[in-house]
Amino acid sequence: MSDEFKAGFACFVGRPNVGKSTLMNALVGTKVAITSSKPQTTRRTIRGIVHRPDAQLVIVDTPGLHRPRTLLGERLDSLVLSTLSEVDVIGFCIPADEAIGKGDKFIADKLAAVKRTPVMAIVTKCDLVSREKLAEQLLAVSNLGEFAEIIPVSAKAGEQLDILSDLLIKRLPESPPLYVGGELTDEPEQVLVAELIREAVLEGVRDELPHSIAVVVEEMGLREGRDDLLDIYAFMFVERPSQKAIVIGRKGERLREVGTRARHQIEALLGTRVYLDLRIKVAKDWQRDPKQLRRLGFYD
Ligand SMILES: Nc1nc2c(ncn2[C@@H]2O[C@H](COP(=O)(O)OP(=O)(O)OP(=O)(O)O)[C@@H](O)[C@H]2O)c(=O)[nH]1
Repeated sequence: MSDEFKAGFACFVGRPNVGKSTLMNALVGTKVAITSSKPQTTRRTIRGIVHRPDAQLVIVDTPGLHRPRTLLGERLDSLVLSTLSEVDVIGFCIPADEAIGKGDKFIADKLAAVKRTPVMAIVTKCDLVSREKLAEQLLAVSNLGEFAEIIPVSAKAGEQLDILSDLLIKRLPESPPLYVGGELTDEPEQVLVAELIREAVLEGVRDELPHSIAVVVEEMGLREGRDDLLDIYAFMFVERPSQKAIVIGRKGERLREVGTRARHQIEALLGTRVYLDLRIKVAKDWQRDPKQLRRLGFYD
């Protein structure tokens, strides 16, 4: 190993839906964080790792930083802020196709308070705008705060991703690799599986449901006597019986579809056949109840 090997942590922040998860997936090259067209689907700090001959970049994905409204919201924000002070570089994601608004300013203010960590502004979704619009957005971003770099990228079109990796890696300290064995993520498989199930649920439901759904994998293991079939027992939590009805659908149709979609995703991730037992439970107002939050994995 040469002396100059670099390794460290980067973290992407930004309003919900600005493309953080998609960008991380594109950099890592494998689907490790879930993405969805609905805001606020990422609740955990999932790490993806970019392995290069000269460096190892560990990317911490965060929930969209936003003004807290519920207890869950507050906890998400404290998670984000504690993450920020522990990383080597922060990527502040701002979409190219939306005017800079209050939400971005709110985050820029928070970032200005994180003194020690360099902040790079990443203008995402460049494929959606013309060159002129992009130039205007870059200028607007430069007026938003003091940034170590401002870089436009498109995760979808694969534009400027290598340059972004280079710039992020430049900010990492010299260090031996932090993860060995070539794994792309250090999230336990059960958490990834639960996230894939939640993604499948979110595909078909109304806009107000995302915040009300949590998924927990209770048990996961190879079926006895088989090395090609994985049994997964999972619970999906909703807040109210009416939401349960929406998720189940007419004659259970939606739930069946969700199960099939999730199963395919899990099979693709783990490379094995999967039997998925997915049940729904109503956990009344779990977002506002500290005990329930802890049970679902959201700690203080
Ligand atoms: N055209 C285009 N769309 C993109 C690009 N990156 C992300 N998107 C879309 O933007 C939406 C949001 O992307 P996500 O990656 O889930 O956003 P996020 O910031 O992680 O969202 P939260 O998890 O809610 O914080 C999805 O519909 C993506 O397909 C891009 O480079 N180009």
